[in-house]
Amino acid sequence: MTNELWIAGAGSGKTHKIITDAINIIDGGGRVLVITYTINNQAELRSRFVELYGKSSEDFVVKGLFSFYLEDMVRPYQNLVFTDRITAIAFTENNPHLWPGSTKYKKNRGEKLDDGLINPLHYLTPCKTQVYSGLLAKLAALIAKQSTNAPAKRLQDIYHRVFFDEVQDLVGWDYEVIKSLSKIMPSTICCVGDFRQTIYSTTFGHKAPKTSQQKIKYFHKLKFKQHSMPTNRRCIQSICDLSDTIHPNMYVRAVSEVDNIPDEIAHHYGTYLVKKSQVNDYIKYLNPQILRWSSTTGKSYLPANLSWHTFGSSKGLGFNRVLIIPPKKHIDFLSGDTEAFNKDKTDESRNKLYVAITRARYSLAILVDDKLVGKIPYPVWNDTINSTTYPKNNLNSNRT
Ligand SMILES: Nc1ncnc2c1ncn2[C@@H]1O[C@H](COP(=O)(O)OP(=O)(O)OP(=O)(O)O)[C@@H](O)[C@H]1O
Repeated sequence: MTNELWIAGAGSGKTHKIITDAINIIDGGGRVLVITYTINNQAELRSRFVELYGKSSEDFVVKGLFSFYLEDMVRPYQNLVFTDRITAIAFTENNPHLWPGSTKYKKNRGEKLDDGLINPLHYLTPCKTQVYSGLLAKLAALIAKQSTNAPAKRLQDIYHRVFFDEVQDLVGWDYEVIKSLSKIMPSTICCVGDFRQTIYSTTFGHKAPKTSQQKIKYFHKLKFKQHSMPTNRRCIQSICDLSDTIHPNMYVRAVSEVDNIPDEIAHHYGTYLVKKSQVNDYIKYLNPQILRWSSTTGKSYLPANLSWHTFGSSKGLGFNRVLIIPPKKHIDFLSGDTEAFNKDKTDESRNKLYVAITRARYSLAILVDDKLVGKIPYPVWNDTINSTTYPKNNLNSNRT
C-alpha cells in the first residue's frame, strides 16, 4: 500500500470514505487522525462519524490544520529552536512582516539572525509566546528538518491512518510538511480534496505549489497514488448538470446516483429561479437552507432571524433544499456571460458558486430580480402555487 490522493467532485463521497475507512481501522484496534482546515468541516466530520459509528470514539481524532501543526509538529520539539513555550496561535491573514497596506518589510524579521540562528521574531509575536498562523507550516517544516523527522516518527507510532481533508486548500509550506511526513509514513497518509472547491488558502506568500496542477504534480513526485470517485451521491442529475456549467470543458460530466426522491420532497425538486418578489413565500412554503454570498447579501429583503450560511461556510455540508442568494457576477454568469469571471485574479468566486450549487440534494433555487426572469434559462418557481399543497413539517433543512 502507498500513500493516497483522492481527488473527486462535490458529493462524490469523500467525507463518507474518510469516515468508513476510519471505522474499519478503529474496529480493527487502530487510531485515526483527520486534519482539515475549516471549523465547520471539523464539526461535520465529528457528527457524521457519530451518525455512522453510533457513538464518538477517542480513536477518531479530528484536528484543525493549525492546531495539528502546533500540537503535533511544533510544540513537542520547539526547544530545538526556541526557549519559551509557545502558548497560542496569532491568526494572521496577511504577512505580519509587511507594513500594513504596503510591500515594505519591517526591520529584523528575516528568518535567520546574523549568527545563523533562527530569529524568533520571524515566527513569533514580539512576546515570543505566540506563533503566526501563516508561518506555522514553515516552522513545522523547519522543526521536522532539525529533528530528523521526529514529529513524523511520533505520529507513525500513534496513528494507523492520517487523513488530510480539503487538501485543495493547502499551499506552499503545507506541502513541505506532507513531504516530511511521507518520508517516514510511506503508506499511512490519505489526502482528499476537490480543486473545484478551492476557496481558501491556508497562508499568504508565493511559495509553490499554488495552482492545482502544481499540487497534483507534487503529490505524484511524493509517490502518492491518485484515485477518483466517479459519481455524485448527493445531488440529483439536474443539479449536477447545473454544477457542470461552472467549470466548462475541464471535468468529466457529473453523473448522479441519487434516483430516489423522498415522498415528502417530491412535490418540488429540480433547479429553479425564485423571483425577489416571491422570496418570502418560497422560504415560508419550502424552508430551504439559505446560502448567501456574504453575511449581508440580500439583507434588505430577506426575512430577519433566518438561519443561513455563506457560500464559503457551507463547504462540506449538504441540504435537501437550498436557496442561493448570489452576487451580481454569478447572475451574469448564469445569464450566459461566459466572461463574467475573466477579470478575477483567483478562482475563488467561481469555485464558491460551485460549492453553493452542490450543497443541494433535491431542490436548488436561485434568487433573481423579477426583471431578469426570462433571461436565465431555468424554470421559475410557480407563483400561483397554493400554500395548502405544501406539507407544514417538511424535511427541507436536514443535513446530509
Ligand atoms: N459509499 C456510499 N454509500 C452510501 N452513501 C454515500 C456513499 N458515499 C457518499 N454517500 C452519501 O452521499 C452524500 C455525499 O457524500 P459526502 O458528503 O461524503 O461527499 P463529499 O465528496 O465529501 O462532498 P463535498 O466535497 O461536496 O463536501 C452523503 O449524503 C453521503 O452520506
